[in-house]
Amino acid sequence: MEEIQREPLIVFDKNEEDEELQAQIDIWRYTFGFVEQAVVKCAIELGIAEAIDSYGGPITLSQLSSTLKCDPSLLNRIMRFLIHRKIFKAIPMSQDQDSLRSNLTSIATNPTFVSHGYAYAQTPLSRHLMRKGRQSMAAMILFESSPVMLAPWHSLSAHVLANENPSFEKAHGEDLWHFTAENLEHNILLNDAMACDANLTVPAVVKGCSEAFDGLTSLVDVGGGNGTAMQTVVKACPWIRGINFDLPHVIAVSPQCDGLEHVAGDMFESVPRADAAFIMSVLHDWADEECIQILKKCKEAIPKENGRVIIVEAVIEEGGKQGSLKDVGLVLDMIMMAHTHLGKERTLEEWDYVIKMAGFTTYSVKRIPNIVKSVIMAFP
Ligand SMILES: C[S@@+](CC[C@H](N)C(=O)[O-])C[C@H]1O[C@@H](n2cnc3c(N)ncnc32)[C@H](O)[C@@H]1O
Ligand SMILES: COc1ccc(-c2cc(=O)c3c(O)c(O)c(O)cc3o2)cc1
Repeated sequence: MEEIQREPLIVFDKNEEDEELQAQIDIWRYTFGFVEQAVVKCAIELGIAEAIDSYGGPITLSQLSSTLKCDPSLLNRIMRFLIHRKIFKAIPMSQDQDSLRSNLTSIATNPTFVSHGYAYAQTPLSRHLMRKGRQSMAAMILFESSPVMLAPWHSLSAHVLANENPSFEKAHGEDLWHFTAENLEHNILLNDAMACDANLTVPAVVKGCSEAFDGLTSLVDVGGGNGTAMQTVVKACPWIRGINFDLPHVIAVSPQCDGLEHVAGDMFESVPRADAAFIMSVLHDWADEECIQILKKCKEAIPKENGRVIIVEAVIEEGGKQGSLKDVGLVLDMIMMAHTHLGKERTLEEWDYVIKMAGFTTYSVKRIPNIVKSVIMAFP
């Protein structure tokens, strides 16, 4: 009888066996990673967090589905997933509440409506999904999960292979900034997204590096977006006159704010003069050459004596301790690869290069607790 050729069994030792089992679990994250962002986007679009917040306490499936005017059985599965991911929580209902519900649900007859014995409630994490409020990350999530911003990811390998057309241009025919200038809806989506990060980052910077703002009577935010960052600064430091400087299409949709002047222009041409320049999440969008150009324009805008450029960006620590903030920094670096032309998150050595090439004599670096960005102060 012909002997059956069997695949040689892969024989692991105990540690390798444990690693292999973990790998078989971990690979799911990379197979279906997009699902959690899509379901969270759905929760934001449905307004689940707002509905629970407005209800004022734990809300049952039938109450939530009628508030949202959506299918209770599908909503039940969405909430089951989000509760499992600890984005919302399930609160056991008291017996009398539960018996009342089981009477109600017996009318519905559908087994899906059988009383679950619990109601849904917010968590600190779900509050970040609400569209309003300083904690909101909703606009950033809707921006990053938008078809416009997802498309470039599909040509990332081609970009890496050829290092030619960056992914965003390959997907949309022009760079992010020109595309945004011609698409009002996307322009507002981008500015609102960046305001989420500014609301998270700037209060921490003002608190964690207050010396950066000492002695200033005026401060220009270069590439300041819709002015959210400068609004926070001038409210925290009322002695400072804030100038929010960005491209014309961005300034056109920027709200007025006391103590803040909006100025439209091109940072590669000139930057409005002020005692100091503030530049957050801009330099990482650009290659070294453009970075140096921008920093030189910032340097021209500030006094030689006591002037400073306050750079707020991630400083990538290669090696060192792993941590969630390092993960965010590396994720941002991938975002720069997909969304910009040669933009990147920089290590301290890479920051040293661009700052010195721009002609600054000295600089300081200060990590800010609990946020991914550091404050680099460059002195002419
Ligand atoms: C990633 S956003 C950062 C916005 C803001 N600094 C923040 O942290 O929320 C980059 C900003 O740079 C602006 N920008 C791009 N090119 C510019 C230019 N040539 N002159 C002025 N601003 C520019 C964009 O319009 C956008 O607002
Ligand atoms: C929750 O913590 C964070 C969320 C978002 C970001 C963030 C910072 C950026 O500077 C940034 C950016 O410049 C960009 O072009 C983008 O598409 C996303 C983005 O996200 C940081 C921390």
